[in-house]
Amino acid sequence: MHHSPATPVVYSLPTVDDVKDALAQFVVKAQHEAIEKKGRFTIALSGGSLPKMLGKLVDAPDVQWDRWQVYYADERVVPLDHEDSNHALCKKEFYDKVPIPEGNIHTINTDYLDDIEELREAYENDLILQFASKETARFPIFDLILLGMGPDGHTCSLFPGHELLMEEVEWVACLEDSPKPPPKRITLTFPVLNHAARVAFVATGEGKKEMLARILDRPEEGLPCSRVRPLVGTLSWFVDDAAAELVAHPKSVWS
Ligand SMILES: O=C(O)[C@H](O)[C@@H](O)[C@H](O)[C@H](O)COP(=O)(O)O
Repeated sequence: MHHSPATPVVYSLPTVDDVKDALAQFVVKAQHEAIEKKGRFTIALSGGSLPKMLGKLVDAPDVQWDRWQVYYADERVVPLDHEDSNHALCKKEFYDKVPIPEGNIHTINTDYLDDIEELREAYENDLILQFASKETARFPIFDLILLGMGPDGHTCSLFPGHELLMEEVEWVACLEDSPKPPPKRITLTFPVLNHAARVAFVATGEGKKEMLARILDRPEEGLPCSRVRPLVGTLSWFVDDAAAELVAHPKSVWS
């Protein structure tokens, strides 16, 4: 069957609080659908403001936390309690408030902080265990990947003009030259993002309005966020009206 890549569905909500509510509803629905089909929910989280945006999930009803398998869309190669660690941020803002079993939270292996290629491979192997072998599943199919939009249009650790935009084989890539510190990171690659069942971006605030309009209305510029186009899965944007002010792309009503 031939599929054309997903068109972004943009939900613009009046306030950040409304975005948090909608996002919580979306995530709960996604976990129900995933658990019903496969008995588990695979999700990848990002850093930045994203962990805080999950706040309304804490009290959401019917979340089967023990079925969650949590990965990172990208992570900085630093100790897990380091101030730059996305894991540390997610722990503070999210895991400390919900009963996800510790073993279901897939961190980088910090034994390999001095060997980024080993660390990359170990993270990829963790994914291979979860999603069956790399041979049978050409790319893992995450139930949900949650992403942020950087001020330069980057997402994960996929930066404008970087050679990793061309990566077509690996599931997880590493880089030591991130233009935004810290320089050493690992990241999911575009093929993994684009094989997910659902990808959702979250972007709020007036500071994002120019970049959001470029990403949604001028995809031909090829900025990293515009290159996220799931082949079979869905692509949603949860934004507030302040961020969406300049966007011409049609908005959908969240209900
Ligand atoms: O590693 C990074 O470079 C940042 O974590 C970055 O990816 C962040 O997620 C975006 O810049 C969005 O940031 P906000 O969500 O805070 O707007």
